[in-house]
Amino acid sequence: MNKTRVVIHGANGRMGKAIHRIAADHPGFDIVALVTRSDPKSRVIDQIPCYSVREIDALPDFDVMIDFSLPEGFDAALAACVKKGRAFVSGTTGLDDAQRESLSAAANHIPVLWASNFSMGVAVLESLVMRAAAALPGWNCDIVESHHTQKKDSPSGTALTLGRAAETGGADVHYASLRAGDIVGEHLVQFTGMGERLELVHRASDRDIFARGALHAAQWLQQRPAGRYAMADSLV
Ligand SMILES: NC(=O)C1=CN([C@@H]2O[C@H](COP(=O)(O)OP(=O)(O)OC[C@H]3O[C@@H](n4cnc5c(N)ncnc54)[C@H](OP(=O)(O)O)[C@@H]3O)[C@@H](O)[C@H]2O)C=CC1
Ligand SMILES: O=C(O)C1=N[C@H](C(=O)O)C[C@H](O)C1
Repeated sequence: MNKTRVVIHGANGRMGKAIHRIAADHPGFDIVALVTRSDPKSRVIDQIPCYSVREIDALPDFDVMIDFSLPEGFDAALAACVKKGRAFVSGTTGLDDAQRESLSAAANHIPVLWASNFSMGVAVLESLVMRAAAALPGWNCDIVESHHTQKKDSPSGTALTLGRAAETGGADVHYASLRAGDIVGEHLVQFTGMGERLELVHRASDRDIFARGALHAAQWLQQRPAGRYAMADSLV
């Protein structure tokens, strides 16, 4: 079996490090480069060459770039994949409208899979939320998301995705965000009627689930034609 040649963009971050650790132990992946924001402290880590974003045009050839950075790093990562004609997987949240549109534009040229949450549970939760919203017209819908204190964007990308699912089902959605300790990621979608309440909750206790999901998506995506894909497409 050919290995999937992966570039990790945002390699110094919590998610970048988790992806690096898991892919390095997996026979199906060959990490060909690590990309960081600032000049790398070392030019080679675990025998993998390191590049700063300024050097992104000099990357060795790869099959898929996996991006978990911040909105300010996202554009350069996507542009590099379009330029090289290579697949792009991204979990970066907090993107603005123009960045979301650039994902769709890029999908005319390369396979693109962006997901606000790479866990299997949230992929299932999204469809449950849509069904519940459609089945409970007139009920209040509130989404409460809780994350670690280092998280920059709010509401979380997942909360916004679940909110869109609820709106598709006909609900008006309100959001609340909590930042506390080292919470990996929790999402409560609460439907409240008169005298009763339905709560749908997902709790992530280990960010390796996101890293494994992103690696699964990368392997799946490299064999696909240009287009815009969702996590759910890779799970069927
Ligand atoms: N979709 C999903 O399943 C998940 C999504 N996320 C999202 O992924 C992103 C990263 O999360 P996390 O790893 O926790 O965050 P971290 O802050 O730990 O890591 C972000 C990394 O991005 C790098 N970065 C920042 N700006 C740039 C830039 N301009 N160019 C290149 N790299 C840059 C930083 O580099 P440096 O270290 O040099 O500053 C940092 O290492 C967030 O948007 C988060 O919301 C997180 C978990 C799961
Ligand atoms: O920043 C995080 O940590 C997470 N971000 C994603 C989001 O914004 O939804 C996914 C997960 O909840 C962890």
